[in-house]
Amino acid sequence: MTTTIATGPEPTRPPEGQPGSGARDRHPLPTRSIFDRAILGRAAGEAFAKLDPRTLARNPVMFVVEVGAVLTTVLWVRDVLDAGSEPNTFAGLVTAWLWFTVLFANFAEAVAEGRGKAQAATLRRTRSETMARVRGADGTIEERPSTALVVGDECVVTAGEVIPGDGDVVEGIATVDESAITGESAPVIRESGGDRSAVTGGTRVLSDEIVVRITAEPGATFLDRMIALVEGSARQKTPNEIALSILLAGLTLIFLLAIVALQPFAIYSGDEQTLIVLVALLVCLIPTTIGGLLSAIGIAGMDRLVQRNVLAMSGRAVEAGGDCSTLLLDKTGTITFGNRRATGLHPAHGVDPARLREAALLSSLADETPEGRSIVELAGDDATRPGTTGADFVEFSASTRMSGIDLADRSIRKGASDAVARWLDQYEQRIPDEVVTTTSRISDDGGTPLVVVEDATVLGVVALTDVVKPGMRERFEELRALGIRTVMITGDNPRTAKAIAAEAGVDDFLAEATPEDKMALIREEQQGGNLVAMTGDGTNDAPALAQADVGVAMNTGTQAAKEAGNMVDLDSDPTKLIEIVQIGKQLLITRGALTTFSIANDVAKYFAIIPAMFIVAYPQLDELNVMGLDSPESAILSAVVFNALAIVALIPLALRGVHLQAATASEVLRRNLLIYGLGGLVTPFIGITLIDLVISTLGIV
Ligand SMILES: Nc1ncnc2c1ncn2[C@@H]1O[C@H](COP(=O)(O)OP(=O)(O)OP(=O)(O)O)[C@@H](O)[C@H]1O
Ligand SMILES: [K+]
Ligand SMILES: [Mg+2]
Repeated sequence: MTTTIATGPEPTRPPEGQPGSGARDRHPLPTRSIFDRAILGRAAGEAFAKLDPRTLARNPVMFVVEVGAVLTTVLWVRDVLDAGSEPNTFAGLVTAWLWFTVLFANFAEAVAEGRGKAQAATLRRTRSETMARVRGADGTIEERPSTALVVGDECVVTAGEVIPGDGDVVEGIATVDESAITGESAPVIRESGGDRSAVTGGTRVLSDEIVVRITAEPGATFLDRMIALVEGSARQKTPNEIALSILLAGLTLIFLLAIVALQPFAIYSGDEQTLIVLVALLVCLIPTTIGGLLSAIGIAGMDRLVQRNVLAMSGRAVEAGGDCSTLLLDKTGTITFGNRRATGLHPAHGVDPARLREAALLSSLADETPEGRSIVELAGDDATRPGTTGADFVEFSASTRMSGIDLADRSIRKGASDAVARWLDQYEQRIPDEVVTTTSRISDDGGTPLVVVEDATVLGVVALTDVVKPGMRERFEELRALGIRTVMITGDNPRTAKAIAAEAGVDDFLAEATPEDKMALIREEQQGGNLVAMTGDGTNDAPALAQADVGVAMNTGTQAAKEAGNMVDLDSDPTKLIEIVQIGKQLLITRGALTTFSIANDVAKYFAIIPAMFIVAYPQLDELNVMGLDSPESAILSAVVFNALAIVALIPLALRGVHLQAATASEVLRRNLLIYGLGGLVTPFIGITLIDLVISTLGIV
């Protein structure tokens, strides 16, 4: 029988990491509709600024349209200045609509960027300069502006003060108000030693005092990165986007050559075409719809993630999110709150409870992990604190899974059962069965047992408890419905892992995993052709977060984890992957749908315009003039107008994304080909006929 000789305080639950829906209501940044009036107004101005050919050259399709517009403008102006000829309305209108085409595309991009730019402005105001109190090697304090801090500086921050820069807490524990970054107003606990040591510059210490070792140069802090990110200045094209851009540029080149080759043929048939008509024809045939909306689609996807409090450092990761099939999650601090605390001491048979208490205390005196400190709190009684002069402390590491102390006459260790069993091997001893029963009982309740051993003698068990974040089960079910398998990976023992896995409702778990095991598991999944997502918070998760296709670090985690991943979830909600997957899928499908539509559209326009152009030379072509367009000029003008309006009409779809239904990839593909392919073929016929009707009725050209 084992008896519990002490019960520690109930684990206090830090307020961070509440999963679920709250994200949108407590966003740090003023959220507005993507089609907010102010944003639209500013975007209209920016559409003109974006006409700068140096910016536009990055988009080959739109660049060609701009060059065409410049050309027709020159021709038209020359015509107007030439007193001898009539002002050419047709040329003027075509020219105007070519400019509109470019402006509409620029406008779409500017609207997509709008919300982020507004939010970046808000964040900039948060980034205030503070005075930092830097502690020297001799303990003296020197005041220095936060902008003059260097990596490695140790700053003392007391209640009420703003943390001067990003860093890790190296001493102390404090509550911190991180609402400037996360929008969550309840304070969070930050402490040295564990996976909750990272602090962000610009947040405020509410209680106590901590020493922060600076890890980021001023100008390269989390807040700076966040600003660059929401503003889109750090945005790079993803491999998919680059591939699509190359395809679009190729199509543009092919049509350019086709149009150039058309003229000799036209001259031969006695129907030489004007340069204006050739430019108009070219613009109608090249994929202007997707060319104009492509970057807006990507920017809007990133923006949708920001609205859900996820900062994606790479667009590639956002796309991978749409295709990932496995999610690996760390246990402590990710699925659970991560403040594992000692709640009980269970002496082994025949061991004096006071002896276990002393050993537990001794082995934790220099253990700076939250677990270690909670043991000191539980077992500590200053009156009985034994002397430790000349002792060697053994720090906890994720690979040894043990910590302890080497005294002159004896060595004490505490750690995971399997680690302690290995320790006992050197004495050819085993953990007694009744102690194994105790550890099993603790584990089966989801607690973490630490076995305490003095040389060859097992003294008993320390029980650590942690709390599973609420709402996990339902959210993991949603992930399952999306076809994503969830696997919990933990350094903890299999029994604890099993209990927590069952409570949280994950599909599978891997226990006693070292950081290398976590990474190896990801590699293995990736070799099977799967895209893998990983969520974690600890420094020991960093290699795995870096290896994963989508690495989501909890904002509560360490700097190392946040730097290794390619996304940070400000809400520290491990199930946020649901939103990440949906937004990724939506991005991929939206881009596919609009590409299909755009190309189908161009094919249809080809049939609309070519007959109209050559009707004079070949009257029999009139039979091909299925739309019965009024005149060659009105046909061509109508096509140009339709081409420009198609971009405007599709801006809402590009920015909001297509409606997402739970469906298999092939169903989605089939539906897209049907709606956007057929739609793309049919709408030009209807649209151009209607515009032609208006133009001819009004007698414009
Ligand atoms: N301070 C400590 N001293 C001794 N042993 C510890 C200490 N903290 C944890 N352990 C043991 O080491 C194991 C691994 O802990 P660690 O925090 O590295 O797990 P992990 O790999 O991050 O997994 P997870 O966070 O999912 O639980 C724990 O399950 C526990 O048995
Ligand atoms: K086009
Ligand atoms: Mg961990």
